[in-house]
Amino acid sequence: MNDVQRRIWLSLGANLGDRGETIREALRRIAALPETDLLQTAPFYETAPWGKTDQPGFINTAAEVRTGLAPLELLHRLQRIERELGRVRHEHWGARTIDIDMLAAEGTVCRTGELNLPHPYLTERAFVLIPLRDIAPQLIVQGRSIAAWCRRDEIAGQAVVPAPELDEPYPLKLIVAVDEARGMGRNGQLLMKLDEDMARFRAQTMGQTIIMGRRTMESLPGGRPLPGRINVVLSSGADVPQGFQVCRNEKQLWQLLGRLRRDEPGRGNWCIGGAQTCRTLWPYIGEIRLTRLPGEHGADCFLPDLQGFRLQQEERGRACTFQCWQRA
Ligand SMILES: Nc1ncnc2c1ncn2[C@@H]1O[C@H](COP(=O)(O)OP(=O)(O)OP(=O)(O)O)[C@@H](O)[C@H]1O
Ligand SMILES: Nc1nc2c(c(=O)[nH]1)N=C(CO)CN2
Repeated sequence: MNDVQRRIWLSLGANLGDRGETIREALRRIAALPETDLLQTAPFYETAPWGKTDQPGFINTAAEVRTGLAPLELLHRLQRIERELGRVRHEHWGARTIDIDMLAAEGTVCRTGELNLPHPYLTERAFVLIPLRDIAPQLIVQGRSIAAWCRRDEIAGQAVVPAPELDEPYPLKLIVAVDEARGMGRNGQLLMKLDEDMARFRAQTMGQTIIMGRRTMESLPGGRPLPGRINVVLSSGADVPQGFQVCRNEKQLWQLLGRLRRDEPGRGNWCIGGAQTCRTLWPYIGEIRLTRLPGEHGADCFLPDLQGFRLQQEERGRACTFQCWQRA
């Protein structure tokens, strides 16, 4: 244990495999480290390979943590995350599933070789500086602010563009009603239809994006999209009527949501079921709006247990209870 809490800035990069997802997973694992809070993450950027240029393009981002871990201990923890996520060291500056570098640590200068802080190449690399500027423009390194380092021509000339993928660790919210057995539905239909619950669902999701599986799509009134919302169906094979946008896999979903968010940054992404789609998207869900229905109703599909989420708010309705859970 160490009582000193320090802010430390990190750079993350990936150019093999599902780059965006690997970085999101790395951020989730960093957030779960002991004595460590993930304070900020930068948007994701698509960046041309630097140094060794004959390799695939990278996704890069930056993050700020506050940690009680000593810098070297944090380095070892980050290296373990790299290994767990399939990082195999091949060649210097070569392709990798994930690379996590420590850029700078508050009040710390360190030149041991095993750990050099501030990172020696920090000021030369646009793929590090541009994301870092989003979260720490005033941070001073080698006598200049990150914002000032970014203004130099060598940096402005390197290809770094916002990545058309979602960059939050938990980009989705979930809205569902469950009975006392955590049942969600039976024969592809809701267990109960309560006016107060319908009204809430409508108010929460109006003007936003709703994401559903095939069976949920088919259960909508008339099999038609819900009005006033962007209706997205995640299904590898289903025929999808007009008015729905279809994503055949998760990668297409992230690309679509990334495009939608660039057009309108504030729009929320709501998973609305069913159970299979919930399970697929569970690792990306940060908030759950849960309606608790009275009784048990012989459901044939269930919500996963809420381990890892914390109850934030609860409100009693006439016949049901409305809860808001957030990832702890
Ligand atoms: N600030 C730092 N962050 C991460 N690793 C560091 C740092 N300073 C020194 N190292 C050391 O660098 C070594 C090589 O790291 P890595 O394989 O990630 O290099 P690289 O990504 O190919 O090159 P670069 O370090 O230029 O990004 C690690 O064994 C680690 O001990
Ligand atoms: N664009 C980009 N280029 C790189 C990167 C990286 O993360 N992004 N990492 C490297 C290894 O340190 C070498 N080159």
